[in-house]
Amino acid sequence: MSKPEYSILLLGGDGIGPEVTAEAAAVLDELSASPNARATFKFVPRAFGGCSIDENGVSVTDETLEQGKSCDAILMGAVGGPKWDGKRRGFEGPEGATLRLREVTDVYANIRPTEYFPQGKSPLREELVRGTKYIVLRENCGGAFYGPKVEEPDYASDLWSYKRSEIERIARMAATLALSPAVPVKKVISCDKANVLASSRIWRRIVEETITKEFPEVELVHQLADSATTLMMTKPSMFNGVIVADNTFGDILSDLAAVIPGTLGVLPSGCLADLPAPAWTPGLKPVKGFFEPVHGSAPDIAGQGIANPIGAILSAALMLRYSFGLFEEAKAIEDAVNLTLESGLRTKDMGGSSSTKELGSAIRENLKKLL
Ligand SMILES: NC(=O)c1ccc[n+]([C@@H]2O[C@H](COP(=O)([O-])OP(=O)(O)OC[C@H]3O[C@@H](n4cnc5c(N)ncnc54)[C@H](O)[C@@H]3O)[C@@H](O)[C@H]2O)c1
Ligand SMILES: CC(C)[C@H](C(=O)O)[C@@H](O)C(=O)O
Ligand SMILES: [Mg+2]
Repeated sequence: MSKPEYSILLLGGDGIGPEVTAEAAAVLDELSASPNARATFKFVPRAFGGCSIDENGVSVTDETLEQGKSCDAILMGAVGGPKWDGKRRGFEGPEGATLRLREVTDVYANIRPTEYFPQGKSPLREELVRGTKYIVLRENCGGAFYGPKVEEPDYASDLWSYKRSEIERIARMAATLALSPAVPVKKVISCDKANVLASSRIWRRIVEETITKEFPEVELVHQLADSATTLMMTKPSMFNGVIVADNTFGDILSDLAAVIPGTLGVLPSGCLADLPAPAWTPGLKPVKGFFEPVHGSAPDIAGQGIANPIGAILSAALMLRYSFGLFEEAKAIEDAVNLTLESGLRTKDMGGSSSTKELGSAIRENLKKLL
């Protein structure tokens, strides 16, 4: 059987977005060019976010949304920046492009892994953080982000609601990931505010029902989201496994997880529309996924060529693993990143002086040796 050519909607976005996605796309090109390639990748680039407002008058065109639905996967940098702040917000602003594309592709499960590594720059004491490795799984298509909004000069509201089917599917995803080799412990830590919010009480009840009934081998614990933040900093390894949280809490907890490696610049993220693809077999049907680093457009360092490309490159690795079932290739990218860091190269956020391009090119050189 001939190898598949996967089409990737490539959305550089704003600020450092295009700088880091260029490096992630170059890594995928390197894989395509390898004689051992089991798949190749072709890119469909489009303006997205603030740059699309400038170019097209809207943060995402209908045509780009259609491309998002028809392509095999989406690779995005980040959107937004001071140029557009205050002019248009919510679904009309640059960030709205991300929200709308997530919604139309129904990528409900946002997988945001974090781990401690000695070459990082964690502000936490080594003996505290050593061995920490978990995934923050954020519900990505519901809750306060998507509820009806009222926005008036003197009053505003966001409806924060969840229904059974939305909670069941994210609970199944959490348990599935807890059973995967991506985490060291078969444990799900569900974070909510069931002491206060009705939407958290239904969350807790249905997470409990679904996981205990369908995944008895997975340990499930519930943790209030506010105290979870303290514990994530004081006892980080107790979260080894999968933290599952709704859209709002998951957004916040996944940025907090950047403290483990010490910089947002290395954290990848992938949003899936279904349970992960099984290991690659010829003819495998890809799982639709939207891959983007956790970080934003970092206007403070945009255009300087110093952004850390690792979060974007590792997001491409997540794409290979979870959308395409290309486990070995995903691991090769992760190994190439580790080898590069071990050689001492670092961008400024990790205490080094390498440029985005230098780091990206060193990662590709190491990858070539592993393919
Ligand atoms: N996925 C997205 O599109 C996305 C995600 C988050 C924020 N945003 C948007 O990005 C803009 C800026 O948001 P913010 O400042 O709150 O968060 P941010 O993640 O852009 O930046 C926070 C800090 O982390 C640093 N940082 C982030 N990524 C880095 C990288 N790859 N290398 C080195 N340092 C890095 C920045 O320099 C900054 O000091 C806002 O408009 C926000 O809405 C977009
Ligand atoms: C930019 C914004 C829409 C986005 C979110 O809140 O989902 C970002 O913060 C993220 O974490 O991906
Ligand atoms: Mg966020």
